[in-house]
Amino acid sequence: MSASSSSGSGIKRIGDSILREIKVDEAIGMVLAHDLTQIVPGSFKGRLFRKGHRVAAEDIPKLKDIGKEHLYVMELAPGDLHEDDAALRLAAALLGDHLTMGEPHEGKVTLKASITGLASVAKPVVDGINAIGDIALATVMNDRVAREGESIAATRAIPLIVPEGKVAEAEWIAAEYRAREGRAPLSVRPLRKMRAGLLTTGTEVFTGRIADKFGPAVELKLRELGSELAEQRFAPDDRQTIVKEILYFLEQGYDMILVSGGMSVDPDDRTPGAIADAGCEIVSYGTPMLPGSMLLFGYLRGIPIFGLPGCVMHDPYTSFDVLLPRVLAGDTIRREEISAMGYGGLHR
Ligand SMILES: Nc1nc2c(c(=O)[nH]1)N[C@H]1C(S)=C(S)[C@@H](COP(=O)(O)OP(=O)(O)OC[C@H]3O[C@@H](n4cnc5c(N)ncnc54)[C@H](O)[C@@H]3O)O[C@H]1N2
Ligand code: MOO
Repeated sequence: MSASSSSGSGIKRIGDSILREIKVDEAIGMVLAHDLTQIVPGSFKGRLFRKGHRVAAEDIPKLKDIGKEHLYVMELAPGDLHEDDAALRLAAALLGDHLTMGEPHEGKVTLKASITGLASVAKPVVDGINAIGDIALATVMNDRVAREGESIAATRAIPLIVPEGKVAEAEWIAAEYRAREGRAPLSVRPLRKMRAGLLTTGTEVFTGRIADKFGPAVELKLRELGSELAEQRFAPDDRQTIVKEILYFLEQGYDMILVSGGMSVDPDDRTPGAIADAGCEIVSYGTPMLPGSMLLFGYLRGIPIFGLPGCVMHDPYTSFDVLLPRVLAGDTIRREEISAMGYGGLHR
């Protein structure tokens, strides 16, 4: 459906700007004031005509096919912004490290990660900007992994003409955040390349009764984030042996120690006790996330250590997949943060 003037006069005033409606049949030679979108469910959604396109006779049937009976001629007053310019200015105000800003498209500008890292999103800035009205900012959640090339945010003007004051207010919110925090409201944080030691516990695996599935799963999760499984060792469900092997990894100087299996409630589940015996400062045993509620996280002489429950080898996204990228980004994880991860923490 085409946007129609409420006045019936074919003229819509927005502040001092004017949108004048022209019948499509009389529009040959006119320049389009904004991108025009076609949607064919299941096959196409995108720009059929670009802003600035000069309407030709052969365009008329296509315009009618997408529901246009009228087109706007825009007379922009000083102090008003075209939707594309509003979206561009908003995006530029937010842009931080490792993000690229795309061209405006139908009044929208997308910010994409130029590396694989952690999306850093200042929620108060997002909320503040969206409270202004007429301009919209949609982002991914803070601390979510962003793959290279993935969109992490998009800005959009809601009306075709936006009072510049609204964009200026958004720019002020973003600038104030930059000044206070010393960083942009939106950025991607790089991940360190870490070398991890994995101790796989379980007498059934150690004795060869069953094949190990933890090694390949953890290796993949590390590799996908640019890190490395440097060494995997095996131990039976014996507390002393597990302690000894953890201390061996510590001596090797790995950046991270992972211990798999034996994390739950059975008498043979020795891993949490062994991690404690090794001298680990336990930040949290148990996380309010599923899968992965039985995960343990702590530090052993400053080295991050994870106790990984069985689900980590089985499920693609667990509490480990939430916490691992944080560790790779160099964050020190505190107990209060983990206890606050239950809201939105049901990942299945
Ligand atoms: N009554 C309760 N039952 C369970 C609880 C609970 O709180 N109360 N927690 C559940 C959760 S959550 C998880 S996760 C699982 C697994 O916990 P564990 O880490 O203790 O896993 P294991 O008991 O060591 O093994 C479970 C299962 O996986 C196989 N396994 C273990 N390691 C390997 C390996 N490296 N390669 C292949 N397969 C492996 C093991 O043989 C068992 O079949 O507990 C829930 N239950
Ligand atoms: O640690 Mo368990 O899923 O919560 O898999």
